[in-house]
Amino acid sequence: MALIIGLTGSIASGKSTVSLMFDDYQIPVVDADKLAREVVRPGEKAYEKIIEAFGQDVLRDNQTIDRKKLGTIIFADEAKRDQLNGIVHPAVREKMLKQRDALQEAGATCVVLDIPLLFESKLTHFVDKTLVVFVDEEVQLERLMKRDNYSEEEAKQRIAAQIPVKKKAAMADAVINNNGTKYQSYAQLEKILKEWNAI
Ligand SMILES: CC(C)(COP(=O)(O)OP(=O)(O)OC[C@H]1O[C@@H](n2cnc3c(N)ncnc32)[C@H](O)[C@@H]1O)[C@@H](O)C(=O)NCCC(=O)NCCS
Ligand SMILES: Nc1ncnc2c1ncn2[C@@H]1O[C@H](COP(=O)(O)OP(=O)(O)OP(=O)(O)O)[C@@H](O)[C@H]1O
Repeated sequence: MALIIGLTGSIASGKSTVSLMFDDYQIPVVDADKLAREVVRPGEKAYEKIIEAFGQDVLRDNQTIDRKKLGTIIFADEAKRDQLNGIVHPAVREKMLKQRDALQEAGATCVVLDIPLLFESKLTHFVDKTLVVFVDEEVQLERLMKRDNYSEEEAKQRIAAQIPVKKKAAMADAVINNNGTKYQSYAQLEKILKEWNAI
């Protein structure tokens, strides 16, 4: 049986940055954010349901979902966020488990599931170990505003839509403190993977 690691954190804490590091150990990563983009492509069931729920206004001229517009709507309104989650999450979960099982069948001894909402959606039973990428809130806010060009208000709204990363760190099997350099995070990851006999 493969070791299944649930990689999580909070928005802009550095999950994608850390998830790239698994490449160096040939450990495959299943990326929930990527799957969430795939399942809302035109023609997919979730795409039709989003239009039914949110209207044609959330479409761009080329008929794809306007992610910025949809984000502005759902991060300002918890009920709308729950509605979108109810449409997108089941499809993401199905794809994620299929990929996890296929990787195991192909002989992977360790598989990472990169799931931003691992704790919020109570999906820890999908994984053997939980790994949280932690940053202080000031660093998180600064990196988020810089990466996505959000105003302070927009960034704070997005941070508030998730369990605070400090709380997630307290629930995790292991934590990477990503306040420092990427290299320092890399060294922490290597130590954890050795402790878990994953490398
Ligand atoms: C609202 C959407 C269209 C915004 O798209 P956008 O391209 O701007 O952001 P992206 O998808 O890259 O998400 C960035 C980050 O936002 C956070 N986030 C996204 N959706 C949510 C949510 N429903 N609740 C809390 N945080 C969220 C995550 O930390 C994620 O890593 C998109 O995030 C979405 O469809 N969200 C619902 C599906 C979802 O929960 N995805 C995240 C994990 S499966
Ligand atoms: N140790 C670090 N030092 C400096 N910048 C960093 C570090 N780690 C990540 N960053 C930067 O911070 C931003 C957020 O990181 P990243 O995109 O990896 O976060 P994430 O948790 O995957 O975000 P999301 O939840 O939105 O998917 C990016 O611009 C990234 O380049």
